[in-house]
Amino acid sequence: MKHFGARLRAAMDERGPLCVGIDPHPSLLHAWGLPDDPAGLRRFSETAISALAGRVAAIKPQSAFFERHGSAGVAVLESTIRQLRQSGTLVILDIKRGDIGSTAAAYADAYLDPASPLAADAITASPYLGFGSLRPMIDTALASGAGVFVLARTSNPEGGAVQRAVGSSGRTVAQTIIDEIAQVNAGFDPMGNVGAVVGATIGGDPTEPPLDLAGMRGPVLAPGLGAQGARPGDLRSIFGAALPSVLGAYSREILTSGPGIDALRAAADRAAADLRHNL
Ligand SMILES: O=C(O)c1cc(=O)[nH]c(=O)n1[C@@H]1O[C@H](COP(=O)(O)O)[C@@H](O)[C@H]1O
Repeated sequence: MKHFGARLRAAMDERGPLCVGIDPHPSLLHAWGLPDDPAGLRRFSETAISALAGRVAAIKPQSAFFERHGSAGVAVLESTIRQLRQSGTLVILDIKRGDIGSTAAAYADAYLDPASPLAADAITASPYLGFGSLRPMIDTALASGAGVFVLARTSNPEGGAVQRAVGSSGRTVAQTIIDEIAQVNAGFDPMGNVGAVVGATIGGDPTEPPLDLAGMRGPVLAPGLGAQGARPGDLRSIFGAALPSVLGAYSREILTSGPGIDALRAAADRAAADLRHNL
């Protein structure tokens, strides 16, 4: 199998730089006329899959919204991942895991080893136990053609207190994460398998330290568009020369146009066109 960076590059070039999140909030289940139970969850996911599989570069199921329904919810997540992968749509499983190395290896087995029923094309990971603690996830990803998106500068207002802090090297914590990613991706062309998560919401704050993404050679997942207030027009000032590697991510803004298949497709097409225009 081709490596993740190459597969994502091809999908972004063909379908546009859009990732749609499947985030089945209780309020969205309600708005779609579905019960907040595993059956409602399954209908929600299958509707999103019917509307979007094969149409967007990547789909990002948010694991917590499935886990909150217990083992039946995890079964829906497993089938969601399987259906999406069978349709040729890249699955970025949003689990934001991070742990001591020996346990990180178990997360790698669960979500990145192709033999696992929950294996995705890529996962989100938290480096705040130290970037090196993610090594087992990165190694499993590299061995199996999968990817890891590492949280660098998150979209939430609380993220800056940790991620803008300046360490002894004189760089912000976010920048050190990006520099670590650059080392893992060295030699990959056009794009390595380890990406950064940088929130689209961080533009517009003159005190925000600029990020140097030039040498990262990896994809940048940019959530925070739509419901959290960021717009594609905000991306240029944040990402500059790294814009061609940015994968814009929307969840609620697109999902609120459901449950109609045509309306979901129209919302995704509009978002993809807007991102193409601005990236
Ligand atoms: O890793 C993520 O996907 C993520 C990182 C981040 O910094 N901010 C962020 O919002 N996310 C996720 O992206 C999705 C955003 O959802 P909406 O705000 O509904 O578009 C949620 O599933 C979040 O968990």
